[in-house]
Amino acid sequence: MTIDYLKRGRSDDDRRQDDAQTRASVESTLADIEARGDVAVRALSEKFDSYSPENFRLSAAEIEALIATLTEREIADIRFAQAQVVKFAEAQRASMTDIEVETLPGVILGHKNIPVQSVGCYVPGGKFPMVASAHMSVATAKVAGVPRIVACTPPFGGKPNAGVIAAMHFGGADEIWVLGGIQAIGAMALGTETVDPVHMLVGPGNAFVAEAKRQLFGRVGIDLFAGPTETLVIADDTVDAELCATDLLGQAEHGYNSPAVLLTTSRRLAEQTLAEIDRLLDILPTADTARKSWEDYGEVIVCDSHEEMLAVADDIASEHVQVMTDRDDWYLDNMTCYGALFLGPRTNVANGDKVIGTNHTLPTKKAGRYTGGLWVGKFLKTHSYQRITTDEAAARIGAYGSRLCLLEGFVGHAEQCNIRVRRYGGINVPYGGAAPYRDTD
Ligand SMILES: NC(=O)c1ccc[n+]([C@@H]2O[C@H](COP(=O)([O-])OP(=O)(O)OC[C@H]3O[C@@H](n4cnc5c(N)ncnc54)[C@H](O)[C@@H]3O)[C@@H](O)[C@H]2O)c1
Ligand SMILES: [Zn+2]
Repeated sequence: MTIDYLKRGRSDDDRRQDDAQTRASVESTLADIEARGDVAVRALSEKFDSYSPENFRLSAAEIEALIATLTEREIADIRFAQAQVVKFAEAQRASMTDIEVETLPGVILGHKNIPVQSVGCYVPGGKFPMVASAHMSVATAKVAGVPRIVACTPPFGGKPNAGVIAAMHFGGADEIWVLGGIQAIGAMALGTETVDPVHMLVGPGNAFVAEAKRQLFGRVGIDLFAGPTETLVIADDTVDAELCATDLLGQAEHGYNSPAVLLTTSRRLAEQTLAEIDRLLDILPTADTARKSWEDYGEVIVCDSHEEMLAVADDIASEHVQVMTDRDDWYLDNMTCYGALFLGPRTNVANGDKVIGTNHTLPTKKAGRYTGGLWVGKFLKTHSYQRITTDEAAARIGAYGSRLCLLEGFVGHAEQCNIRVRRYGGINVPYGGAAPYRDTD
């Protein structure tokens, strides 16, 4: 296997050190919110966002006034994107069914999908007001049937962003709060004098937001670890450097720490893409952040074969994977670790981010090894139940249960079975003893 790095990003050690710093600062901030409630939340909002309104929660009149500042075209565009997200989420919801089966005569097992009863949706807005993130969390929670949907987003340019607030409102948010970062996540999960705590936190955000959710997991549920954006482009000679460079920088612009990686079998494409990135960084208006991400986290990797690219791609487990090769469906069939796939040169990650209908809240930092992205199923809890409908089944399962409990030394458990074997089977089992084995078993 020959894998050649034409450009490397920050070392794993450096990345771990960044994580440790974030971890410590999030931990002390959450403790402050837990101790001081609203006072801490206000102080943090002042400190990080220079924002301290009378109420952080928007009233119905404030929401209406903000939406009135949008043009008809803007509203139609927001509604179009939201309709695509809802359409796909409804199809996914329909794929999840409640089941009830008879596994043995008289033994009925089932499961039910129940919506999480309250969720806190975080919509990022530090660098860019991420209108689309509101469709992904709020509108999807609505499709799942979540009865209480709380939405938080930081102020943008000193005030709530009309596009984000409109998307939250159209999506079905029950409460909209203009709060960002750790203070939003902490308030929603821990509760304060004014914020009722939620059962689960969802949505993407910067390293502080993602880490705050991670630390609160257990106290509340979380959707997944969805931190700073990552993108991986897998390309061969079928595409050109302009397309690859555009797709890498398009996602590197998210922040100062967004890894963008080109994986290719073509050394020529790799070299041309490096040159093309330099050219585009001179004309891209958001080059400030894109350049920083590219310098610190950008990578260009040349492999010998598609099999090698597949192995490297699964190891990176990038959030977004754009595949532009002579065998895109081969990657769909064979890749196992990633957030979402973007197949072929006609689509791209920005479509997925903003409009096409798949959810853009996706796993980062290799979380694609154990989870996919946010989807309607994350808002549903699958609960099992059981029922025994005949005396014969109660005695039969109970006898196995009695013996298996005692195999583990659980005498009290065994009695839960034995009492049923006696009552429904008419079999004499001594207290604390094992139910007898029968030929019919
Ligand atoms: N994984 C995904 O699915 C996905 C999707 C969309 C966006 N994203 C990511 O979301 C992120 C959005 O980041 P953003 O910063 O623009 O918006 P954000 O809303 O996530 O964070 C802004 C908040 O961060 C807080 N903050 C800023 N500096 C801080 C500090 N030093 N200490 C503590 N808190 C601080 C502030 O309170 C501010 O309100 C980007 O990294 C983007 O890549 C990820
Ligand atoms: Zn993006």
